[in-house]
Amino acid sequence: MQRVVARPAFTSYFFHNAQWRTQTRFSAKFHPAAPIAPTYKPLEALTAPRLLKVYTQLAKTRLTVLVVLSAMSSVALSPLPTTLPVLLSTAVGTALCSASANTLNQIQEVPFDAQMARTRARPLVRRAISPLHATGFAIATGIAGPALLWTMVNPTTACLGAANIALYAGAYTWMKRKSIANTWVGSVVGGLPPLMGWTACGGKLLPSADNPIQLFLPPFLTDGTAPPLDLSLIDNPLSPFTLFMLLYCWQFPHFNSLSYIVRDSYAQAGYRMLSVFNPPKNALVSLRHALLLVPVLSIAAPLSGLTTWMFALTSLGPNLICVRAAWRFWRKGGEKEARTVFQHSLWYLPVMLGLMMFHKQGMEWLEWFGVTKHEEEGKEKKPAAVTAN
Ligand SMILES: CC(C)=CCC/C(C)=C/CC/C(C)=C/COP(=O)(O)OP(=O)(O)O
Repeated sequence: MQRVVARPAFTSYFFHNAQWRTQTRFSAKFHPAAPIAPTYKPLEALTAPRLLKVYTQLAKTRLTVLVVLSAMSSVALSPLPTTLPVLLSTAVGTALCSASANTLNQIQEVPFDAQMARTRARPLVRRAISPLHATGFAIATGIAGPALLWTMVNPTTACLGAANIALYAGAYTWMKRKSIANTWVGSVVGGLPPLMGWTACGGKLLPSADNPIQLFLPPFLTDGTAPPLDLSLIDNPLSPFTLFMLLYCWQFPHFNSLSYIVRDSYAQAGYRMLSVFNPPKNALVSLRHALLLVPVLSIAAPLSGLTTWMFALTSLGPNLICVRAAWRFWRKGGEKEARTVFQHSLWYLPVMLGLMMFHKQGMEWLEWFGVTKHEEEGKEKKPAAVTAN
C-alpha cells in the first residue's frame, strides 16, 4: 500500500502559528500518554500587552532608538530653525521606517536567526507572531513612516526614509548571505538617518550655486578679511556629509568587533562576514575606519561650521582611545581586544555627539542658560567663512 505523506501547504508558512496550535491539540487528544519534551513550551496567547512587546521586538527597539537619536542629533546640530511638529514628526516617522526595515529583515532571516544564540529568541523564531502578521506590521509601518515624513516634514526626508528601508531590508539583508561587502552597505544604512535629520530642517545635501560649500578656516588661518556670516542662514552641504561620515565610519569598529566575537554563529548560520573569512582583514578594516574618524571630527566638523575649532582638540582624546583599542585588535586579533573595541564603540557616539553639541558653532551655552547676557549686535563675534568653488 502506498503511504501518503502529507506535505504542508505553501500558505501554512504564513499561518504556521494556527497550524501548530491545531497539531498540539490533536496530539494531546489522541496520544494522552505521549511524554512531553521538557523543552516544550505552549504558544503564548497574543494578548494586547504581549502584542505590543512583540512589535517592539520586531522593530528592534534599542537599534531604532539609536537611529532616531542619530537623526535628532542632526536636527540639534543644524543651524536652520525647526518647529516642534516637524521635530516630532521626524522622530516618529524615522522610528516607523526603522521598525518596518527591521521587521522585513527578521521575516527573511528566521532560519538563520534560529541558529544563533544571540537571535534565537526573536519573535518570529519562537513563533510568538506569524510571518503574515509580521508582514502586515512591516507594511503598515513602512507606509505610515514615509507618509508622515512626506506630509509633515518634506518629500526629501520621506524619500530618504523609504530608500533606507529598501537598502536595509532589500540589499543589505540579501547581501549578508552573498558577499562580505554587506558591511559596507550596512554602514550606508546607518549613515542615512543623520541626513534625514538634516533635510528635515530644510537643509540641502548637495552643493549648488545658491548653496555652495563653505569652509570655516581656523582663526589662525583667516586674515580677518572674510565677511562674518549669519550662522542662522548657513546650510553648508559639508555638514550633513560630516555627520554621515561619522555614523558610517563608526559602524566598522562597532560591527567588526561584534562580528568577530560572534563569528562562530555567523559561520554556522551561513552569513558571509569578513570576521569569518578573514579575521586579520576584519580587524584592519575596523582600524582604518577608527583612524578615518580622526580627520572627520577634527577637520571636517569644524571646517564645515558644525562645531568650533575647539572641538578639533576635545574630540582627539576619545578618538585616540578608540584608535588605540582598534590598533590592539589589529595587532593581537584576540577576543579580549575585540570586546574592548566593542565596548568603546558603545560610549563613543553619545560622547562625540554630546561634545559636538557642546562646541556647536554659534551656540553660547552660558547665554542659553541665562548665566551671561547676549552681546550687543555690533560687538558680536561671528566666525568668517570662505566659499569653496
Ligand atoms: C530610517 C531607517 C529605515 C533606518 C534603518 C536603520 C537601520 C535598520 C540600521 C541598521 C544598521 C545595520 C547594518 C544593522 C545590522 O543589522 P543585522 O541584520 O546585521 O543585525 P542582526 O544580526 O542583529 O539581525
